[in-house]
This record gives sequence, C-alpha cells and structure tokens, in this order.
Amino acid sequence: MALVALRNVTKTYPAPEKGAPPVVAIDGVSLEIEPGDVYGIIGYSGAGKSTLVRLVNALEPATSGSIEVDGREITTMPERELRGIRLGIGMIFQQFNLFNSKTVWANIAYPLQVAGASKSEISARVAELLEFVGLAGKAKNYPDQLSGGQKQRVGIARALATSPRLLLADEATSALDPETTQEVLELLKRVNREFGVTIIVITHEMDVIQSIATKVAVMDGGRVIEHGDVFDVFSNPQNPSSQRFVGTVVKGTPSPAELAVLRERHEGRIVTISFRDGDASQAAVFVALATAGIEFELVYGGINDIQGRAFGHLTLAIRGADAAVDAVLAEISSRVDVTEVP
Ligand SMILES: Nc1ncnc2c1ncn2[C@@H]1O[C@H](COP(=O)(O)OP(=O)(O)OP(=O)(O)O)[C@@H](O)[C@H]1O
Repeated sequence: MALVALRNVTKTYPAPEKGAPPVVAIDGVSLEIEPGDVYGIIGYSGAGKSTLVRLVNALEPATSGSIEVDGREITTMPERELRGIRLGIGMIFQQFNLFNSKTVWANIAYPLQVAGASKSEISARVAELLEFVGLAGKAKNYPDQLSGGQKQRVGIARALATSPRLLLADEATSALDPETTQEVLELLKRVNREFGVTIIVITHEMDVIQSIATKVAVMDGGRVIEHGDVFDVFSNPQNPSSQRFVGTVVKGTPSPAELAVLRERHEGRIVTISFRDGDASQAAVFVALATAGIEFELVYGGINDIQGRAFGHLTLAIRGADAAVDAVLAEISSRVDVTEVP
C-alpha cells in the first residue's frame, strides 16, 4: 500500500486582487509514493511544489481530491487527528528553521518535549540522533555557531526525533554549496536506508534528484507532467520541460550551435549513438567500427550513472568509405539507437 496517495488533487487560492482569476496552484495531481521511496519532485519556481508539501503534511486543506497518508484519508480528517498525522511526518527546510536561542541539543529535544516524552527518553534519543548526524561534539553549541551543513544536520536530527515514517525535504540543500549539498544528501540516503524513512525531496535542482531519488515527478503549472523511475525519466525524458531539466545534468545531443563548432573542428560524418543500460555494450559498438576499418573520434557527450545503471549519448566524427560506414551503422543500429546528423 502506498504511504502517500494523491488522487486528482487540486488547490486553488483566492484571486490576489479584485477581478483577477483565482490561482490554481495544484491542478489535478495524482501520485503514489511507496514506503521506502526517495521520491523527487522537481519543477521551476511557481510549479506548485511547496503547495503540494503543505497539502501532504495537512498544513493546508486541498480544494478537491483525495490525499491518503498511511492509508488514512486526511482531507476530511478532524484537526485533532491531523495532529497525530503530522507527528508521523518530519520536515526539513531550505533556511533550516532552527530555534536560534536554543542549543543544538534543545532544538532536537523540542519535538520530543511537545510529544510528551520522558526526560530519560529524550536524553537517549537526542544522544542517538547527534551521533547519527555526526554532531555529538556540538550539543551545547547554538545554531549561529554552526556551518550551513551542520545546521541542516541538526534540522534532520530534529525532524527524525519522533521517529516519523515520512520526511519532507523542501529545497533542503538549496542554501548549501555543492560539497555540503552532497554531504547532506549522503546523510539523507542513510536516513532512508538505515531507518527505512520514506523521503519526499522537493527541489529545482536536477543533480539533487540524480544523487538521491529513486523516483521523480516533474511539475509544471500545478500539474505532474511526467513521473517514473529516475533512470527512465533521465534516460528518455518525454516532455520538453523534463528534457530541459535532464539537460542540466546529462550531456545529450549537441545543439545546432555546438554542431556548427564540431563540424568546423572535425572531418567526417557526425553520428550520435545512444546507449541505455541493457543495450549492447559500448565496447561492442567500438569493436564493430574498428573491425570495419573505420576511423572515429569521440567529439561530444558522456555516459551517466543513475543508481548503478548506465546510459548516455556519444557523438562521434566518423571517417571512412561511405559504403563501409553505411554498412557498419546499419549493423550497429540493430543494437543501439543511432542518429546521423545531416
Ligand atoms: N498562500 C498563497 N496564496 C495565493 N497564492 C499562492 C499561495 N501559495 C502559493 N501560491 C501560488 O501558487 C503557485 C504555486 O506556488 P508554490 O510556492 O507551490 O510553487 P513552488 O513550485 O514551490 O515554487 P518556489 O520554488 O518558488 O517556492 C504560485 O503561482 C504561487 O504564487
């Protein structure tokens, strides 16, 4: 059973001014997030990502549709019961949202105090979490004395304090430099693996999805325009908006301007070969070219690894007798995707 299931969910805000139309922030979204998923939700600013998060943790009511968390419909649930649902959901934020007047220890202890845990329970849990996020030596420090990455580690520890099954990460690494981002993403992977916490990652950065997510939904204008396994969406994005996001991390086929430069610099026919995990190996393709006595040069592209599965687009400049090149390209095309640039 899905841990979070949205069915045809809409959220409309009143018109910002008289005479203007209402704002449709979420427009008929259906999604299923299974226990154990690290589910990425990506979209440009205004796509509706943060609104979706507020609906899932019941901070705002949906306008229509159904939202089930852990098998329970939350759209019709009384406030009293919603509090219980929220206790089962941890949140981390871009700006960390720590209490600056409380120590690291007290920040992490806070949700446990609110939940009514005993002093000894709180001490044991906070110590365990400080160890887990690698901040055992910082218990008495205040947030101002920490780096951005350390603050987010405290944010993660605090979010996990009440042992939620679901963690919502809203642009949790957007304020961090690339190296610290990777450290925080590694920590989130451990949260998923070691505690079995399902994570929803909201981001506008495709490399965050590439590093951590197992599934992804691409949002645009309040709708989910594409969703699926990260490997499938990265290796074969269907929608122009998804293609733009994938293009930020995957070197695909050269643009017309890049092609013009390639043609200036390299002789021969320009051919892009697209590999997908499970296709014939690159080696087989290169051996076929070499065996046919065809000279080739790799001029553009690269191979990507998504959770241990490889795919990529390699553009070659190929030189040889036309008939021989035609024959070998025909042979290769039966195994991999071959596109010759006219
Ligand atoms: N409380 C609100 N009242 C009115 N309109 C809102 C409200 N919250 C969001 N919106 C509108 O809903 C749309 C979606 O906003 P949302 O913040 O969910 O997008 P987002 O994808 O999270 O973008 P960002 O990354 O910039 O936060 C936007 O057009 C926004 O202006």
